Amino acid sequence: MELESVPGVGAKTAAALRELDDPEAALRDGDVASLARAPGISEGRAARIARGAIRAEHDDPGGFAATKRAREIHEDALALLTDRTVTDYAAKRLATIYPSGVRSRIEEVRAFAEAAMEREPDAAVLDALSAVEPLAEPGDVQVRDRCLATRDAERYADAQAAIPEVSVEVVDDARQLAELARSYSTVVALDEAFAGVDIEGDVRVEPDALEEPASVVPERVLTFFARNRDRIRAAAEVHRVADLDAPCDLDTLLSALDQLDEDGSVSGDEELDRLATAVDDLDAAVSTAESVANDHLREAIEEQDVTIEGTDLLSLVERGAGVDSLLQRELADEYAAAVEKARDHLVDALALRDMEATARRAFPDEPAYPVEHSEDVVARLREELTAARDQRATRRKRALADDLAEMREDAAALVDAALELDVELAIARFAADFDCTMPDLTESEGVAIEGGRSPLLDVPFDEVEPVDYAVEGVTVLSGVNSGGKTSTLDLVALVTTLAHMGLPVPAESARVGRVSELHYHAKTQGTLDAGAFEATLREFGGLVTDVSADRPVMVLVDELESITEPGAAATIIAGILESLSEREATAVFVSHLAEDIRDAAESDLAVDGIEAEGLVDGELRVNRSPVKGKLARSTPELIVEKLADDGDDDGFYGDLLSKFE
Ligand SMILES: Nc1ncnc2c1ncn2[C@@H]1O[C@H](COP(=O)(O)OP(=O)(O)OP(=O)(O)O)[C@@H](O)[C@H]1O
Repeated sequence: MELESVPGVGAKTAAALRELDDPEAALRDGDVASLARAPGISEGRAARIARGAIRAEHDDPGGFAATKRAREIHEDALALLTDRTVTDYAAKRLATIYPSGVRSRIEEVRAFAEAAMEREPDAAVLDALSAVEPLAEPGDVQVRDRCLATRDAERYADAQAAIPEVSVEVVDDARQLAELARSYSTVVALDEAFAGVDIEGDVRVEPDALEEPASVVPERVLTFFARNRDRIRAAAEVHRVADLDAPCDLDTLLSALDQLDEDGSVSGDEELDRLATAVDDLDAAVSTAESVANDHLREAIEEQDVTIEGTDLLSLVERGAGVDSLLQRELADEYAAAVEKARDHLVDALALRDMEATARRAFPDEPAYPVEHSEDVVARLREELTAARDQRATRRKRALADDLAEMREDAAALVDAALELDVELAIARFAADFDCTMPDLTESEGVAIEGGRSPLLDVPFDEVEPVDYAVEGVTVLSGVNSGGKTSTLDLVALVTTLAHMGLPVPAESARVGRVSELHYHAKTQGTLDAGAFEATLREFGGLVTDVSADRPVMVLVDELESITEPGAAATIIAGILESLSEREATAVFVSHLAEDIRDAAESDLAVDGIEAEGLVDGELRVNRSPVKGKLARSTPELIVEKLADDGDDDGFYGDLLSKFE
């Protein structure tokens, strides 16, 4: 599929989509999550692009919902589904399901919806879904303890592009390379020419490093997983509670994730923790070790009677010797013991192992009071510990990154499957909540609904009375005030729209003839002025002329008479209905002027009626299912009849009633 051939995809969007691994597959599958991973493409936009791609694939000219009210019904239908999603993703993904007049597209969604309806919406699964989100790309990672080095200007540019996370340095010779090794824990030389050069520090010669960026910056994989850790864990939980087949071994994936900290560092490695703590605690441990030694020495001196012969004292004074010499002479053993205590403390406090020898040298043998550490040795110890810590961290990072890199695709598949489950569960819940069935989608015209209950009514769903209604060709729907004429049109429109989306419909059973367009005109509020009236007539004129056998339409119109005066309205409606009938369209026109329309028509027009079964306590008792071929009596007629029946007049109401006949 040519990316630019998709409606709504220009050169810029196509370039963004090309950043994806397989943009064609994402478009083909309507995979909003993958499309939204392209830079600068939001989920809403991804859904629009996916819809465009689906239309292109099915050669769908679009335009099914041909009027404002038809589009509102589609939006309402969609809202019934998106209200039942847990994730934002699933709501966006459902937005790729649109009413289409093309059978192949409808069949595609029907297959998906039929499988979805088999799903059991379980509270634990819905709960687990709440933390699932599409995987995110982490922001830029900067790694400062490593650098790449090359002698070649062209490689320098390649390296910057391939591994932007680290700095790239140009070096002329081994000496400059050695200088870099003093500033960075690890230097990766990209030129073969440096092979065999002996330089102190962690200097590697890896001419293939640019092909395997993860070996230089394992952080790339680690930050990806760290950023997405909770989402992947949640997706794994969804698989567990929903008993879904996972694309990889979940325990292996989860235990690898457990070794990862939120910031992408490796956790749970005792040796690394030991070294990191030693670096952090070094200064404090040195100072405590000094105190330990000095306390010991002070106590020892305090308890000691130092006897010094006069000649010795003189000789010391003459030489200008200080108390150190005295210590050396008289308290050598105590000093040695104090220093030993300091050394032991340092080694123990920092849990040192292979650096013990260096640590011990931090307190010199030469006696001095107070005991003081050697700055140089402590600095060296710090360097050694830091290098050991960084090397250990890098080794662990590489090992974990290697493990995780292999699971990256599986993790993405795991999250996608969990999100897809949310889409399926929304359909399953919609079907269950509104007692839906899959409609028959036929090539013959008309609609036949049995036990249809519209979830769009203003009464709670369990109070909605089921409606049976079948229409073939064109018909006028008459009925008492508030009998449910508009609601019946809404039900027909909703069932037709859902059926063309490939979704189940809220009815015991339904047959829907495939159409290319749904024209639903809601009741206009009040009479139109001449200009608006002309525009409405033109709209119907255009519609009537456009209808053809290869572009079948369904037309639903609510009280068109409200646009003009009753006499003219009946004539106009009759004319439109006759033209639609000649063109084999399916149409239902709700009207209070059914009788006048029938009189104005030159051919026989079908009239159905929503009848009142009578007045009970002043309230109409209505049979919500239109009766075929029956012009319903109006509400005023029913009231006059009731008054005539009461018989407390001089025959006035009886006379009035006879005028209705
Ligand atoms: N199938 C149904 N089950 C339960 N209540 C319904 C049903 N159909 C309609 N109603 C109730 O009747 C009310 C009036 O319905 P609706 O507006 O469809 O009647 P109408 O015949 O179009 O009225 P009007 O003649 O005033 O245009 C609805 O708001 C709803 O409360």
